[in-house]
Amino acid sequence: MTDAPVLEFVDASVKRSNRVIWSKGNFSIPRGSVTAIVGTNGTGKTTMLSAELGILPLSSGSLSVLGAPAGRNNARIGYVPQNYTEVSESNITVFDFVLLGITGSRWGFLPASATERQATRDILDFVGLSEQSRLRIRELSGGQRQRAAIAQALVNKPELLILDEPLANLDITSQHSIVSLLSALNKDMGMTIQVVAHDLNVLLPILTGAVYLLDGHPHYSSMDNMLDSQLLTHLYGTTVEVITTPQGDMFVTHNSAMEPATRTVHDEHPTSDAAQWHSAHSGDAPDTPSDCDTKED
Ligand SMILES: Nc1ncnc2c1ncn2[C@@H]1O[C@H](COP(=O)(O)OP(=O)(O)OP(=O)(O)O)[C@@H](O)[C@H]1O
Repeated sequence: MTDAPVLEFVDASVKRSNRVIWSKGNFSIPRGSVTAIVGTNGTGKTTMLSAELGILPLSSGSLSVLGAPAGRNNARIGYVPQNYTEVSESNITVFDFVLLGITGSRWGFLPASATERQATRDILDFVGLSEQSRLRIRELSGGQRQRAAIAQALVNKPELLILDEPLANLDITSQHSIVSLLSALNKDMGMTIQVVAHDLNVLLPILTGAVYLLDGHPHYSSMDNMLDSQLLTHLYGTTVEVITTPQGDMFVTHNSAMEPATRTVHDEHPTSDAAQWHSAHSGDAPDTPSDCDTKED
């Protein structure tokens, strides 16, 4: 274990189909942290995960993951893609699905060892799916499927766990139970966690910081600075308030009563607005990412 950052972005930019998705990422994520990646639809959250896994090369700058260029240390990363279990082979049993986390990257047929099968049982126990291990994935509830997907990512004992919208389409109870699971992984095992999320509230108790994709640039804020009404309002393009209860719990909320009659749509903000945020949060000069064509794949 070192204190070196788990992720380090230096002047990092990515393009897709020759269009800049985000640029000038300059931040690092500390080991042992729980970080949300937030931004409105299409701002490049999933793209950021692809860059971290080395699937999508940067168009400029550098990105170091667990001390090496992105892609080199993927064996030390657990990755839970968005809607993964929805598209996974529905007939596979929960046990075999989780075991795939170990055997899935092997060439040819090689039966799992007793140690690998035990590791699978242990992780199923940890995520609370021991009793469901012989069921088919399709027989699980949405929350249980998400646990199975997390178990598959955990079975190799990663140092960094990356999840793309793990709380989407889950009811509030299932969301809280996934958050408790992430909390245990972080607190009891020291795992570094990065999670793409649209709703911050349910994650707030465990977050240590957030990466905001704002105006085409990623900005990192530690927990102390991340809950800023003005920043969140700018990010989401709608009035957002940060509320602190008498017990000290914080949550963010949309306040339509404070909404101006006409609001500037996100990313069509005045230059002065962008300049204020860029100077306050990154020291960057304002810049627009959409300086290339807009052709999609
Ligand atoms: N394979 C691809 N080829 C070209 N452009 C792509 C590709 N995948 C995504 N994009 C574009 O990149 C941009 C960022 O997409 P991305 O999926 O990273 O956004 P996101 O912030 O995760 O969005 P959401 O919140 O909707 O999941 C979008 O404009 C999208 O159309």
